Amino acid sequence: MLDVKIDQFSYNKNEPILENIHFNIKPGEIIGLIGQNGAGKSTTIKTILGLTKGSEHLVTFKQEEVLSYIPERPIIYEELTVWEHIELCASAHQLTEWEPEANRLLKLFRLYEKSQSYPKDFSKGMQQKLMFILAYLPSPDYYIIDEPLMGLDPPSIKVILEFLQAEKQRGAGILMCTHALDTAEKHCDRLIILADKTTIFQGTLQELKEVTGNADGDLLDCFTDLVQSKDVIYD
Ligand SMILES: Nc1ncnc2c1ncn2[C@@H]1O[C@H](COP(=O)(O)OP(=O)(O)OP(=O)(O)O)[C@@H](O)[C@H]1O
Repeated sequence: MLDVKIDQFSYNKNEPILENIHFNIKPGEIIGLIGQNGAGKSTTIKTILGLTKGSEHLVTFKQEEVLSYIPERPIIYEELTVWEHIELCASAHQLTEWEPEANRLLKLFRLYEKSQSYPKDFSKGMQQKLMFILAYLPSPDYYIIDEPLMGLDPPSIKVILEFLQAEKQRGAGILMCTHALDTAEKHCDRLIILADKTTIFQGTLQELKEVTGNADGDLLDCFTDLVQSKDVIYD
């Protein structure tokens, strides 16, 4: 289990951004981290990755466990081809026998014919799919994903969601921050809602319906009601 405890973080001393956040990610579950613009989703992810300076936090998982991060904006080396990106990733993780899996994923994401091309010239969606391949290669125990579906065409969204479900079945724990509430509703086992610098809800959609008295509502209805009931002001 990956345990996240953020006591406090602020970019500028006088303006706290995150306070008293505590949640965990268990193997074999997909968690949706949701919240309105500026709620602190990306900052929470950065803190998990140890990229926020001066934050008071504790992130624990087993030493041998591997965590893969997929950023919202793909990170591409201009001078490397798709295949060279994959080779670099395999070498960094000291992987053996990685080529069949790399080829399987290239085919799955329709990038196989492009493996000798330079991804700097790809569309954002194609670059994002390369990020997924690189994240997958070391068989991570956890995925931390910032807006996984942004910029993807509908068939690619389907492929990525099937991929995430397969990884969940393999036993990976997945945290994804997303504004796609219909997708979160269908695919996330648990939801964490951020507002007012902290987590205002953690649990299943069913539990959220109960908390908000929205038996027939969808996630959007529940989310809106919850955020309004906490007197959180919309931007
Ligand atoms: N580098 C930074 N320096 C100062 N403030 C920042 C910085 N990055 C984010 N913030 C502030 O921190 C708060 C949380 O931002 P964050 O990007 O984590 O929100 P988010 O929930 O991911 O938003 P969105 O849904 O718009 O992506 C916002 O008030 C934002 O202005």
